[in-house]
Amino acid sequence: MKLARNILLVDDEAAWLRTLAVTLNRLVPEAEIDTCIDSRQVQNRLQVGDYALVLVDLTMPFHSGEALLAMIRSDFPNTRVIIVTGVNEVDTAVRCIKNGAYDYFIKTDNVDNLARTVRRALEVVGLERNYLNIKEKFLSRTLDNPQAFNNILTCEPQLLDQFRYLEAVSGSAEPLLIIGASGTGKTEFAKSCHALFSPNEPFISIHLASMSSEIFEQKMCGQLYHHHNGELDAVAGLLHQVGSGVLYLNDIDALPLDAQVKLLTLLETKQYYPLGSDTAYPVKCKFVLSSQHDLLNLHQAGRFRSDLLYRLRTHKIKLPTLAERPLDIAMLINHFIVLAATEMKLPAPIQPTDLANKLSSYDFPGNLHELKSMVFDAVSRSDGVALNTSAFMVAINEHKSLTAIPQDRMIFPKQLPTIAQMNQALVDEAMSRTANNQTAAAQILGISQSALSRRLKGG
Ligand SMILES: Nc1ncnc2c1ncn2[C@@H]1O[C@H](COP(=O)(O)OP(=O)(O)OP(=O)(O)O)[C@@H](O)[C@H]1O
Repeated sequence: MKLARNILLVDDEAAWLRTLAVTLNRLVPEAEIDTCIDSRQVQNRLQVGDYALVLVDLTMPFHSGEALLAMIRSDFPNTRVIIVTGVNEVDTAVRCIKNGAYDYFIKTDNVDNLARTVRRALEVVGLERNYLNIKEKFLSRTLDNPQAFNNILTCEPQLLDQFRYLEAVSGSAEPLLIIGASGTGKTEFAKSCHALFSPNEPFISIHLASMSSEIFEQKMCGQLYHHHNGELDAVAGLLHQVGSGVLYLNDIDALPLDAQVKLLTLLETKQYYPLGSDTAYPVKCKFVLSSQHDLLNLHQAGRFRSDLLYRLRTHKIKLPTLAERPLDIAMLINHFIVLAATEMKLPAPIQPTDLANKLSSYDFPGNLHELKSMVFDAVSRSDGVALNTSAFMVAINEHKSLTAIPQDRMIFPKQLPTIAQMNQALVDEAMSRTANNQTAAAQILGISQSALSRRLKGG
């Protein structure tokens, strides 16, 4: 389900209806606005158009706004109503609120207030609809669009659950946050989200690491250049290019704080102004964001804004490392063998049966990037029959020697002991190892027996 956007304006005064439509088009450009001048047609219009919001005048011939409110609340419970009223009808408007209207608006009020209320109402309807949709989809165990996950091979139950979750939330207008170390498949999940959300619209990916706030704004919103001769040049931003597609923002954790404010504003207002222009354009795309780190930790370290953090927590997928999905290793090796052999135009070598098992203790710091390049390297070195495993063995052995704790290295507790405590512990250990033989213990400790004896007496 996409953004809740459709609004029906109902009023018997044609001039007012036109003004209101123009004003809302300008202030809430993401909305799609229709008008209805005859209160008798409202029910039919609601049956054929999926309206999220209806703005009704209170006093009209045939059906009053109050009567329409009652009809809409009972027949179209997922549609919200805002009452539009004259100053002398405020009492009735308040009664309408008690009867389920979302809000009321006095015709002489500031239109900015109306725009804010309309946008909030659209958001509420969108969230309600998404919630119902997500609940329904997540509770069914099957996938509606398994082909959207064709590029993600897995038999790990935790990832299969993430497929169902992604399918359930992919239609939501809220951003999707994907957290995982490098090479855990974040980009593949973002592409699957695109395949589910808007396969015929663009997918655009951009890296945000260390991008200044100015560059971020320019890249996202584009820029209008005013020349001295009055001519204009426009450079389209990503929000324009992506349209209703998916904009994948990589490494949101590395976006500087001042650029984070700009992103938050885009997510909240759902509109943007190209640099050098004062015309607002609607943000229609779905945002998918990736982070290699937990954003709460970054926030605690003062590197991530709390308001953006809360905004991004609505839909979140956390991807496991490759070491946490041992069931997939053999299948992924075969998959990458086929990819490598096709790319290098070589016969596909066969994976040795014990390879995946040997790799199960390796922790793949580079995750799938690493496994993929190992397999590509191995295929290029293979004889066309069996996969050359030397690259894997080198990695496993290097890893062992890096992670092995040298035999003679001391390991200290987190809180270091004092010198006195260390001395005491050494003496106790030497006495224990020598069954309280002071001569032998002194020898181990490299001190004289009398010095040891003094220490034992606490001297
Ligand atoms: N489950 C999977 N099945 C098959 N190939 C996969 C799978 N997951 C990822 N890959 C492949 O592994 C490589 C790394 O995946 P991807 O680029 O999605 O990781 P990432 O988390 O986005 O990495 P980075 O943080 O570096 O951007 C890609 O070549 C991708 O096609």
